[in-house]
Amino acid sequence: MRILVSVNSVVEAQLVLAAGVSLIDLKDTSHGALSALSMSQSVAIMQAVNGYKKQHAHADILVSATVGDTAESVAALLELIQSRLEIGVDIIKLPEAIWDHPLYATVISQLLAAGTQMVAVFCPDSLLQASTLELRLNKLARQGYVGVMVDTIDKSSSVLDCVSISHIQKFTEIARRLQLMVGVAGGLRPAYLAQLRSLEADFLGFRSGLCEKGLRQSNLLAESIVSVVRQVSGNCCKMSA
Ligand SMILES: O=C[C@H](O)COP(=O)(O)O
Repeated sequence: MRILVSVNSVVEAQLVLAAGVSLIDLKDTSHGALSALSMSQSVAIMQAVNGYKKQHAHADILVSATVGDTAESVAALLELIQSRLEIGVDIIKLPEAIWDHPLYATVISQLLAAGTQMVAVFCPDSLLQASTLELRLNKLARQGYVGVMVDTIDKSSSVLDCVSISHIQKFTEIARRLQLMVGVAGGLRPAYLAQLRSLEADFLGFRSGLCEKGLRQSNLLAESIVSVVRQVSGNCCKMSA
């Protein structure tokens, strides 16, 4: 299982790399849930990641990026995605407001057909729609998404406050059956790890739970990151760099 940590600067990227985090998520953590990080910061972080990879030849590091909670237009979305792919980002994470919106269906299909690795992010509420969840996951698998994940939009609560662990379990089970890589995020705390392990997710995503005072706009705490990484062992990811 991988640990994903959302970072917004080179200093944060270096901190999580040193701690052994293998999924670096480029994100503007100052607002929204899946805000896009500026290109200047993204480029600088990619340089830091590439430098780290050169020094650690066997390091299995992947980089994901968010492109916003919504998009202004099809052209704007395409530009946001392509610019990140061009600097070497491995995986693009799309919010439900984008991947489930008919306006973006064609451009997303084209990107998937071209081999772009994309993860569809589900709102916790969508996991409660038992009658449609499997159909939706099926469709995403057929479309060629590399994975799916659940994450909160309202960052004041944890995903575990929004849905029961059995709903998340159902989500991870169906996704795994469909050979989709699956992740869980949203206000996760290190103390939740024991409970989350049973989900057999491919990755667990963290930000606020690893920050000072649990605030995602605050600094990441090195000791919390190291502790989480140490508790999680092995790699089981279907994504490729
Ligand atoms: O993708 C992971 C998220 O950045 C997690 O953020 P959060 O722990 O603040 O909800």
